[in-house]
Amino acid sequence: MSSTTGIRVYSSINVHKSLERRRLCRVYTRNLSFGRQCLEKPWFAPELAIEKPRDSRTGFTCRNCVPDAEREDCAVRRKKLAVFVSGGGSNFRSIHEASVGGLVHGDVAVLVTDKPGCGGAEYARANGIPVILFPKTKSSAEGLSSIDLITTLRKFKVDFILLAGYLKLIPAELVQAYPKSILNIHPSLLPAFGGKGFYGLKVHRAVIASGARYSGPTVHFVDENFDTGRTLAQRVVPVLANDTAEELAARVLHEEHQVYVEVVSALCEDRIVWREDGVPLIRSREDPNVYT
Ligand SMILES: Nc1nc2c(c(=O)[nH]1)N[C@@H](CN(C=O)c1ccc(C(=O)N[C@@H](CCC(=O)O)C(=O)O)cc1)CN2
Ligand SMILES: NCC(=O)N[C@@H]1O[C@H](COP(=O)([O-])[O-])[C@@H](O)[C@H]1O
Repeated sequence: MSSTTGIRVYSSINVHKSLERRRLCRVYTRNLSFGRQCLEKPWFAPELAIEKPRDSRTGFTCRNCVPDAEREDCAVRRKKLAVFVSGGGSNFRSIHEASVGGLVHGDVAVLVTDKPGCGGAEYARANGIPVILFPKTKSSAEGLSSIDLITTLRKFKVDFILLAGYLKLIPAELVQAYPKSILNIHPSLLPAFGGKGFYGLKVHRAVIASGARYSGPTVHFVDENFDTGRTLAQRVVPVLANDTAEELAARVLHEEHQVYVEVVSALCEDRIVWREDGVPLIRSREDPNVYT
């Protein structure tokens, strides 16, 4: 009970079993001083967080598992995001719009770029999102060093880093500072057509030249090398016989906007789980027994 306001708040966490082991954590908050009725807030609580760090049935581990003794009310905390861009920023805009619109349970706390005049940076400024220049370059004294960037991201309490058309290699110290917490979107079906030199239209030209009949975006976790991190999600589009690189790029980009928002939504709702062999999966919001 809160002693300062006289409001009796008790959160009884009742775990209900239903729909084949589906678990909902219901947090009841009763505000007696204003006579309000019980506010029922059905929160999805990562089922693994209630039971134990590892589900014996699936073997999956939820990255955010917290023993229920530490978890006070099962609410999923709203996450803070840092987005890295180098260009137009359409993926960044999609994520920001999804955040403002309620599809993503998180906020873009800061925009990081190596190109301060790019479209993504302009959009951030127009929407009141702080812009940070990284990395420090020979020509500009403004950019941050890796250590200063990590310090700044900690000050913004950033939970996850999202690369969205960022063209510089993320240094190992940043990767290590944010384990299993940095995502990138790449415009091909990795591991094909990825790695150093594969960015922007160069990717789509290589796909067309290869004769591949399908392409599409890959969302993956970031490790120390270009495009070698664990794949989390992909979408497929056809490559047409007379496609130009620009036409294929536009078709892939449309899918990028969808899949990145879906993935970031899952990330912010603690619905990313890791299979025992190290493959990350997304747990369905509708049915916690379904993983993709
Ligand atoms: N540590 C990591 N850093 C980055 C990754 C990653 O997977 N791990 N992904 C890239 C994004 N990307 C592909 O998705 C990518 C971007 C850029 C390049 C590339 O060859 N860049 C050129 C420089 C281009 C420029 O500055 O204009 C290069 O390094 O020579 C490849 C892949 C983001 N960072
Ligand atoms: N290898 C990295 C790479 O090529 N990334 C690609 O850059 C574009 C950025 O567009 P956006 O700035 O409009 O989001 C996107 O197509 C993204 O997949």
